[in-house]
Amino acid sequence: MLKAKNLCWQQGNKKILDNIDFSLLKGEVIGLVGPNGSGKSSLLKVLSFLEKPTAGEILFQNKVIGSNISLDIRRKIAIVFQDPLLLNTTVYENVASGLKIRGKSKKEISDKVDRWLTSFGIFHLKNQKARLLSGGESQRVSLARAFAIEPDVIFLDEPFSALDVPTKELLIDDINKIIKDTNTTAVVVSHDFRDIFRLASKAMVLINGRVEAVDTPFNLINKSTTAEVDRFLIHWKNLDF
Ligand SMILES: Nc1ncnc2c1ncn2[C@@H]1O[C@H](COP(=O)(O)OP(=O)(O)OP(=O)(O)O)[C@@H](O)[C@H]1O
Repeated sequence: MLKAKNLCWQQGNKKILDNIDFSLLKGEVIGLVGPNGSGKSSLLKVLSFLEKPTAGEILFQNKVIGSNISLDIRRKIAIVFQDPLLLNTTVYENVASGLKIRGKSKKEISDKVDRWLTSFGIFHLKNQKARLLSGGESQRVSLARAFAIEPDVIFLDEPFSALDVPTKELLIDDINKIIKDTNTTAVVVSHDFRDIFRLASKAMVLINGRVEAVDTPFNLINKSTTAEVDRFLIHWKNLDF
């Protein structure tokens, strides 16, 4: 689905992403972890074509993506950030917005919005003003908006980090079910390795802009890799999963 070869991203003299090889299969969920400033958000931005790589190549659905990214490709990708970034209108209009841009019919928009509001457990908030929602409800709207366009790849950049633990736990349960039911292809960034354990089949450890390890979350916790990776994961290695 999505592949990157020798991907580099530099800003001024600073090498932020350094020779990254990345591969995401259809229906796969990859967790991206690493210390603060290791380049996780930057990698999502480059992989989702929000930033252009300074070197290397990205292939999307087996086609090399050049510097002119078509609207058609951009529209196959959705991103959810830590901050839900909702429009100052109703929940319905927020979830409908991506479908409207894509020229879907009124009936299709209405059916899809209802379906995704239901999946995310927020149908009762349909006519509520988005600015009156709690943090957890807002993030559910943001996720419903992203899933409603049925993207080929969805990038989740720390979507849970502003939520309290019970709110986050319930949301992860729902996302897990939705991802499995819809065979969603996703990359998820989280500071909490337990989130990665629950959501992803594979995890990638980024340190100083380099991929230091790729394995199942189970193996990363239970096996030793490099000293740097082990040091980063030590806290999680001492917990019971
Ligand atoms: N547009 C930019 N220009 C210059 N430097 C940048 C830019 N974007 C990111 N950086 C730098 O690149 C490095 C990686 O940042 P990035 O936000 O990708 O890390 P991260 O792993 O997502 O961090 P965190 O876990 O704290 O969110 C940081 O040192 C950051 O300051």
